[in-house]
Amino acid sequence: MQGDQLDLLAGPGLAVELHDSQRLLALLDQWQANGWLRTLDRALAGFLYEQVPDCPASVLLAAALVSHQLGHGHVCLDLQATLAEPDFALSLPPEGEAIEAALLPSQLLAGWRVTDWQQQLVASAVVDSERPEHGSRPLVLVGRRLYLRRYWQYERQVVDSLLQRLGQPLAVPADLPARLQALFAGSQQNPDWQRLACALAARGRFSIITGGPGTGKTTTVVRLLALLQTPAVAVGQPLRIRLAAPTGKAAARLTESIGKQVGALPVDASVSEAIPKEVTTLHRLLGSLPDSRHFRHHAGNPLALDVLVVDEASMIDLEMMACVLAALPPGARLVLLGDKDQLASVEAGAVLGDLCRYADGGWYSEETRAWLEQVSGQSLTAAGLQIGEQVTHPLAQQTAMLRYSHRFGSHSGIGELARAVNRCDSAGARRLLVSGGFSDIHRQRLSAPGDPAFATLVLGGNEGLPGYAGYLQVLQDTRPGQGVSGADPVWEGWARKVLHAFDRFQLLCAVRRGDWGVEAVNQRVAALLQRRGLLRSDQGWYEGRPVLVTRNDYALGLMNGDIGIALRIREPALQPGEPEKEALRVAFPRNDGSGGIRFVLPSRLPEVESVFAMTVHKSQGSEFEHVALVLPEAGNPVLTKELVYTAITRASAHFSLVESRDGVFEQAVQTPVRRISGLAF
Ligand SMILES: Nc1ncnc2c1ncn2[C@@H]1O[C@H](COP(=O)(O)OP(=O)(O)OP(=O)(O)O)[C@@H](O)[C@H]1O
Repeated sequence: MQGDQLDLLAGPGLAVELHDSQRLLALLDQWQANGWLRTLDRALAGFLYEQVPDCPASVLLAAALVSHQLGHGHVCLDLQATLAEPDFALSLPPEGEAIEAALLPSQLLAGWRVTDWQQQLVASAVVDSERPEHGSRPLVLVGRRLYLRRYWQYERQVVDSLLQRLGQPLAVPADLPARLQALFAGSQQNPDWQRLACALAARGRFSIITGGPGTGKTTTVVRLLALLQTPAVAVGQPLRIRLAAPTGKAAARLTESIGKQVGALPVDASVSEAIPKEVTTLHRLLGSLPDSRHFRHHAGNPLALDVLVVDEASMIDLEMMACVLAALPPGARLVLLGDKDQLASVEAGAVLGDLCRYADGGWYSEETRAWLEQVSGQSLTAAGLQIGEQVTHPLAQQTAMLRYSHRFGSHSGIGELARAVNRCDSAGARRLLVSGGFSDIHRQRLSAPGDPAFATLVLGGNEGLPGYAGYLQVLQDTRPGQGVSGADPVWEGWARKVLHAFDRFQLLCAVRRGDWGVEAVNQRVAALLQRRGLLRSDQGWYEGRPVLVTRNDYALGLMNGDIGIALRIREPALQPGEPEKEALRVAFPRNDGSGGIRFVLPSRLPEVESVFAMTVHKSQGSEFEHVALVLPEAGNPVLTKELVYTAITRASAHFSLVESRDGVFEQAVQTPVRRISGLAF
């Protein structure tokens, strides 16, 4: 399109950058320099301009913004939402930091109409809008959603694959009611959602079991595996079952709880022995290839399994979901477990949240409902469910939401607080925090970063709550003696104890920057522990430094999210006769259920950061005895109710809210996350 035509479309009063590509690129340069855009986002617009010099400025802008949105977890750019509230939709300026000199998205896009933007995209040589499956242009426009082609493809693959699986129900044994009754005999719940979830999963190649913390997702899936494996073992053809989770930490947690649950199953040893106890990461399951986003297993080389269970599914991003589905043999079953209300993955896509859109209301068809009542022997009449149809709600027919927390019932402040936050009930949540009615939830008001109350909280001991002094005390008190050889397993035992003690407390921050961001809090805590004589140093590598791995390293077997602690150990001599040496090594749990420890040379570690504080995002899949959520002083686009809910539900025994300004908590709780995608069933 020519410049004069664009002027007509753009209309008077619009920012000149919207119809002058050079000016637009200069503005994108400025946004990049401010840290508002990634190099990648700006480079995409530059690349398209080089390839297609008459590409309209509005299309270049859209390309940079699609890429920017991916960095914020959105699979696509929603043109309408972007124009309705540009700064909010684009989370710009990031973390609320306005820079006066820069033109804001709201100023750039003021007066611009969605139909004009769409029209220019449709006419562009870099966008496919008609039958995109036959095209190869880098951008794809579907209605008002603009995608990078690769993400559009992932979304299509996920939708097509799920619809295919949902369209192929499986036969269930005639005696399913009796089998369910035997497995769920002791239940006091009516309806017992665990039993219903198990029944639904038994009849399909795809199913979802969602629920908050302690609602029994693991319990249910272990019984489901027993249900499926019993007849298979009886005919001498046990099912090949694999268990996986998105991170090593989540896999280690599930390995621990699965082991306990399988042991308590009311089934023959031959069946429980045929249920795996080890949980792997999705990356390991699919077979990561070095320096590649492809996996060893894919549609052409599918996984050798009959049943795949993936836990902590809220952390699965769209690309990973597409890869898992591609590698799954057509006849296999996939069961996703997770809490749909948690924060989504850091990568693009909120797959579980999108797939569970109808989970609260049930939306079962008359047929599904009648079938569930028949096989479970329970009535759903009083369950307050919505009525759906197979055609309009195909996925809902294979989704069950567990609604009763066995760990955090009404006696639990953590449970009540999490539920209030989930309902966006900020006043109710505040009442719970200030009432003093629950001994497991706490609130700490701080006047300034140097407030002594913060030091007390961090060190621990406040009302008997764990803090960081605990693991450092264990480090000192249980250190192996001078004479212990480097080959002695006592060093591993010591590291295990220190790591275990570190898991008792974790500070979680909502943001990275500012006085209450991860970076500053990490430095302040290290300095505090050093001043109190608990650490020898707070700079570089020092004994007691806890670190978080921020990038997968397959050679070392370390995954993004793994936590290790630097310890001074004695190393076995390399050659017989040589003296043993003391060395600083970072101890990591092996995450394979063995309880083993891996000691790594600090200089060999990939990207790591101190982890006295971590972002709530990074804490997903982990659990700590005492969690303290530190809120920043000002409202911020990343503060959402999902973030607060995720932080609260990381706590197994105590939760503390740390705040320095009124209203920030309330604002967060009243702001549900919106992730843009086209994944809808
Ligand atoms: N039907 C039940 N009756 C009694 N106790 C139960 C029942 N279901 C689960 N529990 C107990 O509740 C606790 C939590 O169960 P489980 O670990 O299965 O939940 P989850 O949803 O997987 O939890 P998480 O939040 O850790 O993912 C366990 O101690 C389990 O034994």
